[in-house]
Amino acid sequence: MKLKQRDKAFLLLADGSYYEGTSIGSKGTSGGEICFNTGMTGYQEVYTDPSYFGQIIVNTNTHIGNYGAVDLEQESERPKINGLVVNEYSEIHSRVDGESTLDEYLTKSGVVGISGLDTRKIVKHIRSTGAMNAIITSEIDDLETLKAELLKVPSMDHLELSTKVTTKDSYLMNEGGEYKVAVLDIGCKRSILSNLTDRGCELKVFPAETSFSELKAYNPDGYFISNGPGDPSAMPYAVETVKQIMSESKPMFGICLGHQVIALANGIGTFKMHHGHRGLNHPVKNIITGRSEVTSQNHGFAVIKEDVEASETIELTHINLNDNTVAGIRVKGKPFFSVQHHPEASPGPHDSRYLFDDFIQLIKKHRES
Ligand SMILES: NC(=O)CC[C@H](N)C(=O)O
Repeated sequence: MKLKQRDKAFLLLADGSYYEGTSIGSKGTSGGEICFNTGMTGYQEVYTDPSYFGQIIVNTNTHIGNYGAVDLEQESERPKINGLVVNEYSEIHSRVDGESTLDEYLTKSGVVGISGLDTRKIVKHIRSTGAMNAIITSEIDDLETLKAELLKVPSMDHLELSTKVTTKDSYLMNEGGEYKVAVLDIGCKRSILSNLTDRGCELKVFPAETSFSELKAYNPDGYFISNGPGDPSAMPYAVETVKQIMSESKPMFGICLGHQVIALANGIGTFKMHHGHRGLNHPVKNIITGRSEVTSQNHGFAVIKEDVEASETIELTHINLNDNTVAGIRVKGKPFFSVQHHPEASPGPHDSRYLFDDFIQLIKKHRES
């Protein structure tokens, strides 16, 4: 087998650090916030998770591409990342149902990538310096021109991105299911929806800017506020919708961005983390049950813990055991709860999937009341 001769590519970080490697995926120039994911598996699910929209991903797993690409493993209709940085792109993939190489898949999807970099060094750098923008190019070899391009990349701070990835029109899933759930799609992953349909829910998935009255007109048994990209403080429209949802007492569950929006709707602030949590082995403690869970995470913002502690209406339910950040909350006396981590995982461990069951239980209880 003849291996592909690859062109040069460059990665420039906003603090001036500069790396040379080889081009993978699409040719071109692409910028975004650089962040790293420590998961050993599931690269395709990560690249297609809408929460990563506008970001450049560094995979810490050293071999990427070795099991190819399969359309069924997408978390949305195509990759959402703005760029990819890997240590060693695997030219050969080995898997019975692999449909294409990762390189072909990225090229077809217009994702610009770079391979052959010391990703351990880059990750250590981001960990000490903090989140920042970066740019990858296979076409600009003049540093000054590349720096000028990098300056055009928007900062993730105060950036609203949900409206760029949400569904255009509302749609039904699992019609005739036992429980009706209205999903506010602010960047939803497919596996979250399938965890709900697997538990007997009929879903109506609505665009991010849908008003409460339109959600209510579906007459759901409960509401779900999805994960998604961008800064939660830049989406007052979703915060307003959640406030109105809370005027009813139907169960509501939120994941990640949805959790942050629910917090904001309850007067709790959010902040940009130093470099975020992205991986498949983040330990979380459920402080209600006392049990710990190993979780999948992907977030660069978080809820302010002091605000939760000072709140009269919000109760802390989960904490992150690595850094004590807020991992879950609920509204006292109401069937509203949310988590910062990803119970659907995909990829990742399934320890937290009970949260979907808890949501169904709340729906059942509310129906009986
Ligand atoms: N996975 C998510 O929903 C991410 C939420 C938000 N965009 C963050 O980075 O914190």
